[in-house]
Amino acid sequence: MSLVEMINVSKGFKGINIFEDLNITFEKEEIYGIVGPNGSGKSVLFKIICGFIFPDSGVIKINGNEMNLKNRFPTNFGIIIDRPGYLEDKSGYENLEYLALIRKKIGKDEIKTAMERVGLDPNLKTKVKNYSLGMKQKLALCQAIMEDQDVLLLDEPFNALDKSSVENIRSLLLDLHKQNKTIFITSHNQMDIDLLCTKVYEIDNQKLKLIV
Ligand SMILES: Nc1ncnc2c1ncn2[C@@H]1O[C@H](COP(=O)(O)OP(=O)(O)OP(=O)(O)O)[C@@H](O)[C@H]1O
Repeated sequence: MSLVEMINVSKGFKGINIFEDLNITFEKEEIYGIVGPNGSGKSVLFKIICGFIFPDSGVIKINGNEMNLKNRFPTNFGIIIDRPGYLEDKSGYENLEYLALIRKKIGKDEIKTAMERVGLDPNLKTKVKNYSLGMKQKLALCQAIMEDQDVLLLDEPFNALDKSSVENIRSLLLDLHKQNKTIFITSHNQMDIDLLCTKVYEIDNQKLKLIV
């Protein structure tokens, strides 16, 4: 069964179409790259897939189940879209601990392990308001992966990361792919796309065109 099916999906804002009659399926266990110019609709696509916004028309199915108001947010998705809201006066660890309470799936050890995997020190007491941009990006990555999510929707996951952090996160994503995760990434860096993605779609004329 396909992971994501988008059937005749259209979405626009204020009369401007972003997607028109999009028909596409995404399968499990791929690393999908979504590319396209600024404003072409990459983030909007991710927001539709994870139920943050609804299309104007069309149907989205996740693992065969149609999304609707009652069945909206797919479980087991790890997501980075826009900058997540944090409790600015708490440390990174405290923020993740708070987020982990929502699903109660993981405890302290898993949070600490995930922080180390993305290159954050779990014992660091620095408040998130004093984090650098790169540290905030690692925190966002951490919340996306820490519950062993099956599907990752990562909008610009390499933003603000230094060279060695980029390499670390690339190898983390390749490891997760080996563990049968499905990953969607957007990036304006062609090297990230070339090194990681098993399939690449470009947003072209309100549709997705397979280019690799
Ligand atoms: N909530 C909204 N209200 C109005 N317009 C929106 C909204 N969300 C997105 N848009 C518009 O939809 C278009 C696509 O936006 P989106 O953020 O998906 O682009 P993108 O491809 O991710 O761009 P970038 O490469 O700059 O990140 C843009 O023109 C944007 O202004």
